[in-house]
Amino acid sequence: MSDAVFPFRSIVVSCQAAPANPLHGPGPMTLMARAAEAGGAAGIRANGPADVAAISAAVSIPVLGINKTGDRDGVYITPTFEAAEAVVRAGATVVALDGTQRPRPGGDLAELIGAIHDRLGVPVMADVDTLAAGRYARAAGADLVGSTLSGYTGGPLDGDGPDLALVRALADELDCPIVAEGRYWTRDDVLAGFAAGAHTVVVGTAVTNPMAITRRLVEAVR
Ligand SMILES: CC(=O)N[C@H](C=O)[C@@H](O)[C@H](O)[C@H](O)COP(=O)(O)O
Repeated sequence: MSDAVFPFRSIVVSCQAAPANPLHGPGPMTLMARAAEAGGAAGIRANGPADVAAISAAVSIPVLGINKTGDRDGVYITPTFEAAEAVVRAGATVVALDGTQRPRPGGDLAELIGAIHDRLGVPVMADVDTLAAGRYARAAGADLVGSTLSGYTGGPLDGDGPDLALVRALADELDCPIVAEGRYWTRDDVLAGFAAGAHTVVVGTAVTNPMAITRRLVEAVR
């Protein structure tokens, strides 16, 4: 199931804008997704039923749906079956969810992934923060494992680049496609992600968030 989600060595573009971003909403995010598809993206990562529905109707590449509904200080990326169901009903053909070992609302991770497989019939990507979480998520049935949450669960963050060591460790050990995601800013970052063993690299902010890109440049010259 998982090998068919994205082609080997492909780029997925994450099109997400928080409410404080002027590009928030399905209209701007759909234009971003169409532009990414035109540029060769193999898939789109999108947040919430409204964006997923609009983007799914506008592109012909797979939409990796997430649903950020939880508490920001804990498990917040697609924390429950209902959150996953909403984005699959909206058109997502693969779902990503928090695969960390943090306390979860509702059932455990294996139950959640099992229910998504059985009742929604889509593959699941686990967003993890550590190798231990990657092992745990794979054992719980995740079809793909991504480095998405490295640096966002309280651990130290070394600069603003990607966690290539985690990608390498996941790729060395797990028998599923590894998705490199989180702080991939440049072509060299993307190539390094694949060299570390990634099957797919997800790029978000560096492509679809001009507010954050501008802020990064402004802060660099302060
Ligand atoms: C930690 C978290 O909530 N990450 C989110 C997951 O969907 C998004 O905010 C990121 O933009 C996405 O992972 C892509 O990463 P980057 O924008 O760094 O290329």
